[in-house]
Amino acid sequence: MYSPIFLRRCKPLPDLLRSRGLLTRLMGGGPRTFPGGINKWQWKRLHEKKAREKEKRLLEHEKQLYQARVRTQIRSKLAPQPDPKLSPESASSSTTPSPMSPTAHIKALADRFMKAGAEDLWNEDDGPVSKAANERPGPVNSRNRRPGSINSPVDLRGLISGGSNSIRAGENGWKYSKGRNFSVQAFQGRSDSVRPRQRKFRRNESSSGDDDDNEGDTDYGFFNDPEKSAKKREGLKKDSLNVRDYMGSKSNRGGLKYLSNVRDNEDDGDYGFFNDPKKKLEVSKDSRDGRDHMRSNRGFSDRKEKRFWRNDSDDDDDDEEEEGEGVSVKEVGSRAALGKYDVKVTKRVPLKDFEDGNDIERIRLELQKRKEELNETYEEESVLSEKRFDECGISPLTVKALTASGYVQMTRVQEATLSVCLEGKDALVKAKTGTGKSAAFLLPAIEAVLKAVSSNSRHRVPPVYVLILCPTRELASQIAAEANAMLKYHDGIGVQTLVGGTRFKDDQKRLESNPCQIIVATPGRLLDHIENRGGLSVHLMALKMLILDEADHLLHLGFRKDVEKIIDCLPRQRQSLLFSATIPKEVRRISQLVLKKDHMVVNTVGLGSVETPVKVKQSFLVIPHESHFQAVYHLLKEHISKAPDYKVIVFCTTGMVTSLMFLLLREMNMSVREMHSRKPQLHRTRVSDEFRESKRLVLVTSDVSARGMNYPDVTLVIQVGIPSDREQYIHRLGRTGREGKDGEGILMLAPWEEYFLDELKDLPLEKIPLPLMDQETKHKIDDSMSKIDSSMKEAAYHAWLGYYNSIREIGRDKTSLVELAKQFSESIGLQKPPPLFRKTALKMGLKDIPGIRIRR
Ligand SMILES: Nc1ncnc2c1ncn2[C@@H]1O[C@H](COP(=O)(O)OP(=O)(O)OP(=O)(O)O)[C@@H](O)[C@H]1O
Repeated sequence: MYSPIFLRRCKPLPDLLRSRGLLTRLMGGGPRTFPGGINKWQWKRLHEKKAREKEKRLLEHEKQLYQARVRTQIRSKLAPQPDPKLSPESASSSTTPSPMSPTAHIKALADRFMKAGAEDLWNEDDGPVSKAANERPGPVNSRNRRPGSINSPVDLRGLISGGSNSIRAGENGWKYSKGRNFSVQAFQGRSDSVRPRQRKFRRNESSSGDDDDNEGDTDYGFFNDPEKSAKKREGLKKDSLNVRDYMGSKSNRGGLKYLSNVRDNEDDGDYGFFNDPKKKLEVSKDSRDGRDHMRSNRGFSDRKEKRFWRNDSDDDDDDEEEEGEGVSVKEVGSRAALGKYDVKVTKRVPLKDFEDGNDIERIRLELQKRKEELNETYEEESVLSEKRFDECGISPLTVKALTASGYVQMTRVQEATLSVCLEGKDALVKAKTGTGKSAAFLLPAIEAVLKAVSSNSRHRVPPVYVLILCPTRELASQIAAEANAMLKYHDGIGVQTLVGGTRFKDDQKRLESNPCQIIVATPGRLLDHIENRGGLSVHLMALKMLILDEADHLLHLGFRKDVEKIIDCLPRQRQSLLFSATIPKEVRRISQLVLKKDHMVVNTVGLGSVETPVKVKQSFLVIPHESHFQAVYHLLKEHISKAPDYKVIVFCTTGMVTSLMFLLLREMNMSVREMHSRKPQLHRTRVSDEFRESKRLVLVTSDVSARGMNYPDVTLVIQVGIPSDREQYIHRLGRTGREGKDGEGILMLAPWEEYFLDELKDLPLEKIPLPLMDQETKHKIDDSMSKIDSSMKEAAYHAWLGYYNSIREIGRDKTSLVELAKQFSESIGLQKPPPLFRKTALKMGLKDIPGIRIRR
């Protein structure tokens, strides 16, 4: 072991140790390589790839089952009606429920997708619906449930009635909510509550190591392998027991209440729902409208009959049927069997009517309809909870500071996360934009520091206890400012930011002269400090808590490598918290590398609720590129005339296009500021502060302002051109309608960009008609554009081309993209598209594309 004195004297030692893999071990980490010499991230990706392949296989299998079902339906239509003169025995078989009608089938699928926790089954973010088309059709069934659905056997509709119990209160848009509609789910690894016979599978399962967790999301290969199948079913059951229902009921009011006894749930089997007499009532009601296949066990009491219907049974299946109470849903799933309708003599009917994709469309519509029904319930969704900060066991000095800042009541996300975080659990938290996530992670962070400080442990260097990572410099400053406000009455606890755009040496001086316990940093600069002998690694050795704000962004492409490296240098014995308003599935998977296995998932975006603030009016406008500048001007003028205290953000695709838009609007005498990554940090900070404080101002910006920035009372957000993805659209839009207030968002697309609307089809966007733009304004715009320096326009052209060329989903071949870029260049007044450097053209894959000019 290395003595602390030795470590202090030897400054570059951490790098030396790290290079030999010793630092990680000193900090509690294990080996950093995996079989084959790959690192853990590569290892993880390898397994992700395997899981994807498995998923593909399963989908294929499900497709086959679906087709089998369709054939069954066709045969059932063609089958002869039961003869009343038949013997009683044969007559009884005629009471066996008939196979589902296509409509019932669609309803069943929609039901399945609307189950709590089933968002993983068919998330709109997860890609084209054709995937969902391959879902194994049929009712909910412990066998055909995909793992994503396992977490919530709870019937959503039953829960909502309690969850919508909200009342209006307070000013400026905040409302109190009595009901809760957020969910807290635990990922607790193995449950002890399995029966001995089932344990044999569990042992196998655990032997496969870490990757099992991942399989929970993606391994659907169990249809092919009986043993795996049994294992998987067991896993499903186990996981379903871990759900902690946190949806609002009257008994939940005034405090968090989990269904803490997991075994209680177990008694219900996978479907606690069926044991509730009220729900049983619903069962019979539903069965009248054709959904009996989901909920009724009518016709399945006879063992013989079961066998008759099943074609894929095995012994284990029988065991599970006996375990279940009330309904046996499994047999229903086996209706893919042909049963008595398997009369091969019957002429087959063409399948095209069933397979032309109409079914998918109908499923989508049904799903949409139900979501809308749910949204109506959530309409009165509130941001504030009833709980006050002084009731939640945090330091009185923090409460005092919060009160001084005007925070008395907690927001729902704060209420939902605080107890989880104070318990020391890792958590993945999703809550809508502007709902107070920053305070939700800062409060436990401060508590962690207070606890660590009071533990009196001696450190040879001032320790950093909390590290907060976020994607932009302005956001880091904003979080640090909020933390400082909360620490107002805590003497001796400091916060520092480490962000790019400042001198590295200055950072070091600050760290030395003002030791701090909390660091808020952007990944690049933090990594510089860790890698460039900044000595920060040693300070981080005592780290207690890691927080990733905008976690999905930080774990996505641009940042991921840096974040991985940073995490590798942190002690493993820490609490990790991930926060964002959007958590796509792939991020959820990768998040498991940061989070412990038994982490909690807190989601305050009500199930079935839209991911955007309900009070923000969203619309889109389709207009050719050449009119975009004029249309923006027009929309701004119109908005200003309606909202005298306007505060507008205009998002552009890139920094240079932002600059161009800014210059143009300035030429048109608008009160406007610009903000993007090409501006010096001093300018960015000044503009950010100014915009935060002001009214009657337009901020033209790139995505540097898209996430986390809290500019109060923004009245309108305009997005010009497609955002990089759906998540970015949500975050940009989220700059308005914060804290439950009203807001408005307009997305402006060129006709060929309309495809992007598909990504947003579950959001309430309305099309607005083309504005009536007069010739006089057009001349003014052209005139102003002609005054802008052509070097700026050339840079904007290059940036435009680079941006759209980088979006893979764009579905355009390079030649037509270059043609569109040409149109853009004309719209900004360039005679011809400016040339590209050969190297750039090569890098962009555009070198030999017609229309691309290469610089000599
Ligand atoms: N308990 C509270 N009471 C009153 N105001 C609050 C409370 N919590 C947060 N706020 C205010 O709500 C606003 C939004 O908070 P915050 O910036 O943390 O939202 P967010 O959820 O992190 O948004 P984003 O997803 O955009 O990052 C801020 O102005 C903050 O001061």
